[in-house]
Amino acid sequence: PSLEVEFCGRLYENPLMNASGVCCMTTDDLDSMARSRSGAFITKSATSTDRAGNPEPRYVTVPLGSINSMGLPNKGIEYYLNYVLDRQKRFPSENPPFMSVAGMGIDENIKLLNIIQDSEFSGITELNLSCPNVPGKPQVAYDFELTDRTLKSVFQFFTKPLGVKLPPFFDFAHFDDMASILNKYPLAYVNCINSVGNGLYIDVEKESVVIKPKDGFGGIGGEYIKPTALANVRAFYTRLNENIKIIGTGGIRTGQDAFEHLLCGATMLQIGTELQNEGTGIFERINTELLQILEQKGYQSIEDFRGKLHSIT
Ligand SMILES: CC(C)(C)CCc1c(C(=O)O)[nH]c(=O)[nH]c1=O
Repeated sequence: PSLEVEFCGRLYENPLMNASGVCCMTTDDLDSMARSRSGAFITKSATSTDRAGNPEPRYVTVPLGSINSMGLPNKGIEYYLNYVLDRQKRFPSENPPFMSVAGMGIDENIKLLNIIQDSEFSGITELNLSCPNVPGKPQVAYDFELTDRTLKSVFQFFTKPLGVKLPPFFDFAHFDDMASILNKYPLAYVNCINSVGNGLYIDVEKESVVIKPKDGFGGIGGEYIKPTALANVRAFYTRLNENIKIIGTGGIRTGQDAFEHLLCGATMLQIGTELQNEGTGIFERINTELLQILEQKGYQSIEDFRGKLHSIT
């Protein structure tokens, strides 16, 4: 069997890639992703200028996953754009890396996407809609009217392949409302999910939180969030028109986890927490485990089962 997938008109040797934020802050990180057995890779969400982000400790690995409040540290969009354009020139036959952007508001998102639109970048762009809004209002993706306005503005000028990174939703009315907004736009994909927001992890011995920012509140990743990630992948897969693909992110630690996301309808798969724990060798391991599952089940390709999760009749 083969793990080859077609995504946005390009062929990838396998569906695995890093989640934006992990193993993608520096050119060394990105080069290690390029050397790995991942099928693709993506930059850290970029802002207009470089950002130091929040004070440390700001990312902590915990037994069942991770908690983070990084605060969008990144080298700025020119740094990442230079990297991906250089790779495009040096390896013209390869798929370019994905570019991720996260403006601190709708105006910066428009500015960042105009920079990409006006560049030679021929790859796929991911717009992080978990980006913060004005203080006191929820993140963009939890403000449906603002999401609609943002996408309407973006598609006035952006003609390259664009996906959006979404936080988890938990209510069918929200799945329905968000899907009806997203279906209005020529999106290449939706990436479900970002970390589960504002969790709290406690060190009982110290009777303390474990990260410094926000009194210890941070995004949760890892095993904790797989059921929520799978549900969001399935909910959008069954609601969005078939031109909008799904990237599944959240709780992928084994070939089986990868298989579950594909069964729910994902086309590409992103790994964050477990990549942070294990390093880029994880891509070889999960590709091997996933291939074993296809062999055991007699599947020749992912197409044979993608999205074919059974309900109980
Ligand atoms: C949470 C934001 C800082 C608004 C965006 C960047 C981001 C971060 C981060 O940089 O803190 N962490 C995540 O788990 N997901 C994200 O999307």
